[in-house]
Amino acid sequence: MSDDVNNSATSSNVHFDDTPFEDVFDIETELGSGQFAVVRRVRDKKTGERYAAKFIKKRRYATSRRGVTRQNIEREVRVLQKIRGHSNVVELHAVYETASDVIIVLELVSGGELFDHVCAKECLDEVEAAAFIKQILLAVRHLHSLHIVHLDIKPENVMLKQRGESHIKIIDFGLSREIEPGATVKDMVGTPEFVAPEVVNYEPLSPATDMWAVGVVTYILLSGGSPFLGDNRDETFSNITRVRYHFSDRYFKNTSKHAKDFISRLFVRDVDQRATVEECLQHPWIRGPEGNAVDI
Ligand SMILES: COc1cc(-c2ccc3ncc(-c4cccc([C@@H](O)NCCN(C)C)c4)n3n2)ccc1O
Repeated sequence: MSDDVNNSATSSNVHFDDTPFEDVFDIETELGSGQFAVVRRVRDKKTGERYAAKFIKKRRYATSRRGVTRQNIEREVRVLQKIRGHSNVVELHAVYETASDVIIVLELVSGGELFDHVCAKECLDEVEAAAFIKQILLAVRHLHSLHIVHLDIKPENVMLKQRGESHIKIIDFGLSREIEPGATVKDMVGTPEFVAPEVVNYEPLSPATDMWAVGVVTYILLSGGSPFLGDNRDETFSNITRVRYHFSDRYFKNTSKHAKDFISRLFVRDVDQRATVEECLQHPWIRGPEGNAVDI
């Protein structure tokens, strides 16, 4: 294990297991890949337990554009460490490092992406959609209570724990930031059709930035369409900054007033007027017809 691992472990309180990864796990199959990361299913040689291992390619030189910086890797690991213990958030198991990669070992989530579940049905009925959104809100409340903002909430980053079940897990925290109250953080991050006006305008980010994305996910779950998506990135950004969306009769004719009001309370340009996660959890569409309290 290279020396810098020990230094980084002390500098950022990120614990890297010194045992060589290949001594502990067998690599089974690739689950998916992104620009600088590959997710593989792995199996603990001693216990037989299976996990998802995210192999993140380290940036080798400061001037390189390939790989992920140590600062960003350690930020993601710190976030994963802080948010452990919530049933709707993927659980961190361990962290390893090789010469070329940092390997984040996580609980295996095997029910597939919510995105695929929605596509298979084109759109969901309101009861199922509200149940999914409530779980996303419970996960977001957990993050926001720890002053963490996800910044990339979208159906592809929400997975079903098991096939045929409705228990969801938010899995990807690669863009998440720790934002203390009063701190000013500006960054052009996220996926265009899900970002809030403050992201497009390079204005301060906050927990409200996640709430806008929850509104987009809700709109998609209920209609199969994306509220602000344009023919190109500029048109999408223009629709977002002008809060230009509508509930077309084609997709929303049979949608309840509560559901449309829930979405409308999130598509608010002024972050101080946008519904918070607590307000969303208390909204009639989430509490349900009998007014049952949310899961506390
Ligand atoms: C913590 O960061 C991540 C976790 C995971 C993760 C965690 C547990 C887990 N169990 C199964 C899977 C899995 C299964 C199939 C495909 C993928 C992944 O490559 N695509 C997931 C969505 N993508 C847009 C992040 C991941 N995962 N993925 C994926 C990407 C991450 O950036």
